[in-house]
Amino acid sequence: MSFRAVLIDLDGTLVDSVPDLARAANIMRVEFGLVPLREDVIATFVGKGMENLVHRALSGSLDGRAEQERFPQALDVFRDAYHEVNGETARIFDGVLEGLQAMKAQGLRIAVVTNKPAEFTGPLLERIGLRAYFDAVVSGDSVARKKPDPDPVLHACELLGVTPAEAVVVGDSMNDASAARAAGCRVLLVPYGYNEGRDVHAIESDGIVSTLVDAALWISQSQVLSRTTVVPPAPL
Ligand SMILES: O=C(O)COP(=O)(O)O
Ligand SMILES: [Mg+2]
Repeated sequence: MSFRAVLIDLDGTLVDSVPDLARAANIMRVEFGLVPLREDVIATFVGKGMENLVHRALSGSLDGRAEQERFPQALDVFRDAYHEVNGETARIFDGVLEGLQAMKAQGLRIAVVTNKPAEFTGPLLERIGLRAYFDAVVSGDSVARKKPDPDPVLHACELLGVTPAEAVVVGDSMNDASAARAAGCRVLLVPYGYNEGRDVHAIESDGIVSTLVDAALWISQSQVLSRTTVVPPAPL
């Protein structure tokens, strides 16, 4: 089997977006009379989409839920604040540009598959200068269910015209790994992202890659292996 596509997570894999997310979450907390939370605490709240981030940031805990009557207003405040700051202090992780270039050079098609809502994904990719690398973008509200459900991964495969077996997911969390596995894709994880405060080494995957450069290398080496192991000996 040779790979034809890479499906890459956004927050925590391509971009360190926590400084902006934390600013928006803290603007919301202050509006509700709460003290701001540390960035590293808010980092653990990222991964299951905007609504979950707002629930977690307002309650101050990973499993917490905002009070029902407060939630719609909190979501509005967060959304407005994040529109203001999205992309302002976010930065591209080391190795991302080189990794994307190496993937392109291998002829791979590349998609972003993120739980971030589309209203923020497009502007962030544009502002940070990454949009041109991608053949498709699937956001948290592009399909009915987000990662860890397989839907966004399957949708990205469809948009790129590849089968799940021809695609490698690269992400930073169990949401990426579970979505990839449920869709039937291989999955590589980076150790520098968020993963809701847990160690990525504890998640079942096809490998931990230190950067996207290593992900590109893993894919090119797998192609060589598949060619050398699959090609039958020439007839006599
Ligand atoms: O919006 C989130 O919760 C995180 O998005 P991600 O899927 O790009 O990590
Ligand atoms: Mg992520």
